[in-house]
Amino acid sequence: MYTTAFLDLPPFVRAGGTVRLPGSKSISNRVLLLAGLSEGVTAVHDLLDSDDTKVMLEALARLGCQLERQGEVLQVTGIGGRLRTREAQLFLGNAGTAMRPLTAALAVLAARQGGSFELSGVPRMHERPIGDLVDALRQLGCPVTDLGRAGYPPLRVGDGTERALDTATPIRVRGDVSSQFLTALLLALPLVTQDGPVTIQVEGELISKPYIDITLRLLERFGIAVQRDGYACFVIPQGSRYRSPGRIHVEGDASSASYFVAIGAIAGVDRPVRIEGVGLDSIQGDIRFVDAARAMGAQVEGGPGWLEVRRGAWPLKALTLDCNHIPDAAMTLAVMALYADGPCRLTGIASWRVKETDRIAAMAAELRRVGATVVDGADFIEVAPPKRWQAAALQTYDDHRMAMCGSLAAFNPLAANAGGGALPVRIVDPRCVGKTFPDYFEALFDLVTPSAGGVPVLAVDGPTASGKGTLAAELAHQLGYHLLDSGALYRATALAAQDAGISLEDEPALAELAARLELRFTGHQVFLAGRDITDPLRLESTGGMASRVSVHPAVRKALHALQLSFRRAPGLVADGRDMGTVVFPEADLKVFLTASADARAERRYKQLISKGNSANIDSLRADLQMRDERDKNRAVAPLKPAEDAMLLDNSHLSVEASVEKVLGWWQQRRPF
Ligand SMILES: Nc1ncnc2c1ncn2[C@@H]1O[C@H](COP(=O)(O)OP(=O)(O)O)[C@@H](O)[C@H]1O
Ligand SMILES: Nc1ccn([C@H]2C[C@H](O)[C@@H](COP(=O)(O)OP(=O)(O)O)O2)c(=O)n1
Repeated sequence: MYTTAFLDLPPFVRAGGTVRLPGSKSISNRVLLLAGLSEGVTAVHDLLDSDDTKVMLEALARLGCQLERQGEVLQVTGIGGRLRTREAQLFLGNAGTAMRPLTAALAVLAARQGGSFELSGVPRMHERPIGDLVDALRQLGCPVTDLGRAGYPPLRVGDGTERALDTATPIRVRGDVSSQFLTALLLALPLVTQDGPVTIQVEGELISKPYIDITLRLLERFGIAVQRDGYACFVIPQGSRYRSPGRIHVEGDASSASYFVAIGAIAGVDRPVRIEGVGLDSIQGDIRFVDAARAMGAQVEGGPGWLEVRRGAWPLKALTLDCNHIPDAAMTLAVMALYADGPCRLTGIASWRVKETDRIAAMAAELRRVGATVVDGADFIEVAPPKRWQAAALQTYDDHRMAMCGSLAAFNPLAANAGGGALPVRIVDPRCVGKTFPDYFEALFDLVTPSAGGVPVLAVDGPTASGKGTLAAELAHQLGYHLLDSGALYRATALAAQDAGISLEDEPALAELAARLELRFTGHQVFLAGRDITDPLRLESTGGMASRVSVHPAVRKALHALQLSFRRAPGLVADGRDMGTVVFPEADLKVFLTASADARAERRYKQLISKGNSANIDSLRADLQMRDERDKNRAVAPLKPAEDAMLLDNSHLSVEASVEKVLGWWQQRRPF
C-alpha cells in the first residue's frame, strides 16, 4: 500500500494481464458480524483485509468473539447471541458496513440482556445519517442516546437495564436514504424472535436493492430464512437462530472489479485484462456494472469467478443510465465518460451524497480538474469529455473510490481528443484505498504500460559519502518510487570478480561477469547468486574495488540495460555517478550532490564506527579523495555534473533539509 502524501501516475497507453481481487467489503463485514453472533466456529476464507474489516474485527474482539488466523483462513468463534461483555466503546472508523449493523445488533442485545455500548467513528462518520435506523430501533423499545447531533453517530445503545421489546408490532424503516438501515435490521432482528416472528416494513422506494439480496443470501447461509413480499415487507420467523455454516468463502469485490473492467475497456487493446475472484455468477449487485460497461463498448467475457475485458468500441459510447442498482460502481462510469464520444448522464445517484464524502460534489470537482465539463444536481451527474486535457492533482476526500476512479484519468494519451499529449495524474492521499483495496495501485502498475518516456526519473549523482544513497532512499520513500542504487551493481560485480578470482584489470572477463550478474534486491537485503551480500557490499574496501571495476567501458556497457530496467511505474530515483549524464540523460530532475572532503570523511567515519567497524579518519579522507580522482578522470562516464543538473552542497545541510530542498525542486518540475 502507498502511504505517501501523493502518488503521481505516469500516463498509460496499454493494459493487459491478470488481477486477483481482494474480498468484497460488503460480504466480509456481513459475514464477520453473522459469524460473531452465531453459535460455534466459522472458518472465513478470502476475507478482505482492509481498514473497514479491521474496525469490524476489533469490535468483535471487544465483544468477546474469538478470532484466530490460520494462514489465509480466519476462525471466528461467535458469542451465540449472548453478551459476553456488557459495556464497550467501539470505534468504527468510516465503515458504514460496521456502524449500521453493529448499532442494530448491540441495541437489541443491550436492551434484552442489559448492556450499554458506545459507537463512534471518524468525523465524516459523524456526518453520515443513521436517524432512520435509530427511529426503527426506538419503535422496538431499544434505548438509543444521541451523543452528538441527533440522527448521527456517535451513539449509545442500551442503558444497562433489561427491557422487554415490542416485537409484535411491525417495525417501519425508511428505505430511500440507505439500504444499509434495512440490512442492519435484517442482520440484527433474528436475535429477538423468541416470542414470535418479527416483521419489517419498508417505507418509501428501497434503493440499492442488490445489497439487500446479499444480506438475505448470507442470512440464509447462517440459518435464517427470511420471508418477504418483494422489497416492501420482510418477516423473520419465530425462533430464528444463527447457525454457523462451518466454512464460508468471501467473493472478490465486484465494486473493485469495476476499475479493471474500465481499464480493459479503455486500454485492453493487445490483450485482455483478466479479473479473478468475481465472475458473472456473482451475488453482488455491482456485477451489473458489466452491462453498463458493455453498453459503453467494452467486450466482456466471463464465467464463474472470472471476467476478461477488452476494448470494443472506441471511443467509448456515451451512456445515459439510472444507476440506482449499482451505486458504488457507477462512480467508475463517471470517469469512463472522459473517454466517451459524447456526454454521459448518470441518474438515481442521490445516495452518493451521504457516502464517504459527498461523491457527486467530489466527482464533479475532480473531473473538472482534468478538463471535463460537468453538470451536477441533487441526484445526477452529467460528464462531457475534456476538449483539452489538463495535468491534475486529484483530491480524494478520504474516499477510496475517488482515488481508484481518479487513476483512470491516467489513460489520457488514448483519448480521442488527447492531441498526442500524455499527462501524468497526481492522486493526493493514495492511502485511502486501504478502506477496500490496500494494494490497488500495485495491481494497477502490474497491468499497465506507461507511455514512452512517461515514467519520471530523478537522478542523484555525486562523490562518495556525499549522502546520495541517504537522499535517494528518502526521496524514493516520499514519492513512492522505485530506487536504483547503481553503485551496488558495480560493488556486486567487484565481489563476484573476487569470488571468481578474476583480476580487477581483466576488462573482458569482468564485462562478461557483469552481463550475467544474478542480483536480487529484497527490502534492505541484496543477494548475489542466492548469497546474502548485504554486509560485504557496503564495506569501504568493496567501494574501492567497485571504483576500479567501473573504469572499464565494457563493464559499464554490460550494466547499462540492467539499470534501465529499474525505470518502472510509478517512477524512479537513481543514485550514482552517471545517472544524469549517461544512463538517464532525459531525467526529469538531476541533482549533483557534493560536500567538502572533510565533511564526507567525517560522515563515513561516524557511519563505520556506528556499525561497530574500526576506522581512521585520515586514511578515510585519503581514500575518498583517491576514489574521487579515479571516478572523475576515467575516460567513460566520468563523475561530473550534467549540464542541466541542480548543484547541492550539503556540507552544512541536514539530511531532512537536503530532502526538502530537492523535493521543492521536484515539485517545481511537475506540471500540477
Ligand atoms: N546532509 C547530511 N548531513 C549529514 N550527514 C549526512 C547527510 N547526508 C548523509 N549523511 C550521512 O553520511 C553518511 C554517508 O551517506 P551515504 O548516503 O551512504 O553517502 P553516499 O551514498 O553518497 O556514499 C551516512 O551515514 C549518512 O547518514
Ligand atoms: N553510477 C555509478 C555508480 C557507482 N560507480 C562506481 C564508482 C564508485 O566509486 C563505486 C561505488 O559507488 P557507490 O555509489 O556504491 O559508492 P559510495 O556509496 O558513493 O561510496 O562504483 C560508477 O562508476 N557509476
